[in-house]
Amino acid sequence: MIVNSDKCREIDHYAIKVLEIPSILLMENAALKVLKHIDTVRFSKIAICCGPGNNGADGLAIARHLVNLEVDLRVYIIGDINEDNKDFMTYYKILNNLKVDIRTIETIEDIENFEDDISKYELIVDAIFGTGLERPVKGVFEYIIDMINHSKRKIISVDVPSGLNTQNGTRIGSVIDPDICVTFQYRKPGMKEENFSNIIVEPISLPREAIKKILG
Ligand SMILES: NC(=O)C1=CN([C@@H]2O[C@H](COP(=O)(O)OP(=O)(O)OC[C@H]3O[C@@H](n4cnc5c(N)ncnc54)[C@H](O)[C@@H]3O)[C@@H](O)[C@H]2O)[C@H](O)CC1
Ligand SMILES: [K+]
Repeated sequence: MIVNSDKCREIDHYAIKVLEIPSILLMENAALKVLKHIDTVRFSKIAICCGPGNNGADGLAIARHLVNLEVDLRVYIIGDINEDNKDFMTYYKILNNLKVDIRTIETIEDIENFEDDISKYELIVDAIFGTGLERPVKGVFEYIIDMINHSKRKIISVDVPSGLNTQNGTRIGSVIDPDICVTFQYRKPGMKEENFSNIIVEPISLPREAIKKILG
């Protein structure tokens, strides 16, 4: 089953607003399903790159779990922190309270050392954009995605390879080229079985009732 961004949003909205499933519960499920595919013995130096939305919040949720393991962890937050995103802010506060190494990247100047810095990590978690991408990435996001792709590090994408347009499956501009992508609940446009063997579909406890209601 392939579900586009609009339908993903409608299913999310129904599950959260009508069935009253807390969004942070889905995020925790999402984080645990990505962690299932991260071997922290093999990869003990991990950099998580988070965007400004819920895909980024999933990245922060993953960080919250990794903090309890023997992992050299750094979190990059790219773009302006949106204080209205309550789930994002919940995780952001927890990670600050746990004194996690968090770097914010807002301007071109901020990325001066990024390429060097990420070369010290073994695994990069791509939590920059998910199904909320609305236009081809530009500016800081474009530079970061290109640097990650050129870093020769192992890359795991959260839900969507950042930059892929999951409304219509187009790949205009820079798109993360991950070793694996753990996508939630269903494949999105641009993730057709035949050309993406590195996509792993993981349920995150979205109720069938919500999926049936929206997809029929
Ligand atoms: N049911 C589920 O599958 C769940 C999915 N979750 C995660 O939520 C994301 C979707 O989150 P959303 O906030 O809608 O958008 P993104 O995080 O993908 O995008 C961030 C934000 O960025 C802005 N934006 C869009 N395009 C651009 C651009 N080209 N340049 C700069 N900024 C851009 C826009 O404002 C977006 O809102 C989904 O992928 C999952 O990872 C939930 O966490 C759990 C349930
Ligand atoms: K992503």
